Amino acid sequence: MTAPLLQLSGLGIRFGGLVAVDGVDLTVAPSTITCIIGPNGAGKSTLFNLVTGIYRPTAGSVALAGEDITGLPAHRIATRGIARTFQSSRLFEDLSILDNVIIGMHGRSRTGVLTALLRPKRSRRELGACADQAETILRGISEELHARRYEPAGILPQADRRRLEIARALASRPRLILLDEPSSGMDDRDTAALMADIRRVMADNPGLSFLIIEHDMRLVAELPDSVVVIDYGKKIAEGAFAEVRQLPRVQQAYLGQKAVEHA
Ligand SMILES: Nc1ncnc2c1ncn2[C@@H]1O[C@H](COP(=O)(O)OP(=O)(O)OP(=O)(O)O)[C@@H](O)[C@H]1O
Repeated sequence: MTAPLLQLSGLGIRFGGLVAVDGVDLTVAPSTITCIIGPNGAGKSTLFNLVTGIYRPTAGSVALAGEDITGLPAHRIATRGIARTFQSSRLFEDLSILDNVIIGMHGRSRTGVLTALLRPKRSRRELGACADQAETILRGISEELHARRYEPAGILPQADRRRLEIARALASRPRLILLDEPSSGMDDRDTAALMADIRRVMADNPGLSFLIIEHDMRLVAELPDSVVVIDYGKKIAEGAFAEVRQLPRVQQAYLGQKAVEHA
């Protein structure tokens, strides 16, 4: 049997007295989309921070394609094949759209400052190859973004920023991409386009999987192969959205949130 792409076993972290993520087991197979849902403050972003090495877990383990990556620093986890986007946009606003994608390749590039100084020809060659690959990635995501590749990223509307962030994540040639609320701030049309983008990227990159934190229930109902529900740091349900949403403990978690919002 082949190892799962991502396997979390009893994963947890404690901040002082608060257990933000509490013994989460989760398996992600290759070529799949998993959505993580749950009320505000449930621990979803913290879970991403544990998987990507921003935080060191205080319990449990993270394995990528059968290799233990628990506690590795974020840059090493990124080079092993996990890329992510954040809730708030983290583009380099003044750099061109194309340069923002090229930056996503830095973990793979062998050209450092020393190489650039001592072997300028080699570093120019490598940069040229990076630009070519970045163009291909951009075109794969959106012909329109590709056509505008020399314009600064800062002028892009929200939906294109998200697209560019996914292109930048793809540039590191990941096996798994984590998206943190990719549809936030989008209308129905943009959300539908985002889902189409993700499906196209998966078709173009066999084996690639997505783990997506999402609040937009239209996306959660349509896009993923499976849904994981987190509440108070614990996994409380997992499965197809149509089934998971019927579970009393899931409805209770969301009702609890509504009660807090209306208080
Ligand atoms: N560095 C930290 N130090 C202390 N507490 C933290 C830290 N990071 C997160 N927490 C706490 O952990 C809990 C989970 O937060 P987290 O941001 O992971 O929730 P979330 O499910 O992503 O919420 P949202 O949907 O609002 O983004 C919260 O109570 C939060 O205050």
